[in-house]
Amino acid sequence: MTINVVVGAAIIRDGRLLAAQRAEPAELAGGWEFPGGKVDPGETDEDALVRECHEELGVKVALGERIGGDWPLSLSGVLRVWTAELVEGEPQALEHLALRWLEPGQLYDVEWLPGDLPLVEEIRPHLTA
Ligand SMILES: Nc1nc2c([nH]c(=O)n2[C@H]2C[C@H](O)[C@@H](COP(=O)(O)OP(=O)(O)OP(=O)(O)O)O2)c(=O)[nH]1
Repeated sequence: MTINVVVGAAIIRDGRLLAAQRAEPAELAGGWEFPGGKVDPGETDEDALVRECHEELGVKVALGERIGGDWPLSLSGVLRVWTAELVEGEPQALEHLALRWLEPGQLYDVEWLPGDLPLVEEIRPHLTA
């Protein structure tokens, strides 16, 4: 069975985490996630994540450390997440419904996609680091 790898960026600035609200597909629309997407054949995870952040947000990011290992997504997918910082540009919701910068006390103010929820607590220490 092919494992679909989805990469996500926990973009942090000034102690806040960027959350992005999905626009599609219908069953996921409205849910909040880490910007990112599927890794293309022949592409490294890191290259895919930098590419997706540019496509989705119009920014250049520098990746930091990986958060945990493979986080299970429904059926045959895994989510791999890295911390990231903005190097160039201001994030725009080019493919999302909305963007929000969440302070530590607001981390659960958005409805995260189910697969992302366990990651939120792992990211918290990085907001104050
Ligand atoms: N980008 C992203 N996708 C996530 C997260 N959590 C989660 O369950 N997913 C799911 C939603 C989608 O089913 C899948 C990612 O697909 P995607 O549509 O973002 O990928 P993509 O940009 O490469 O799009 P496409 O080529 O398939 O149209 O992973 C997350 O935090 N970030």
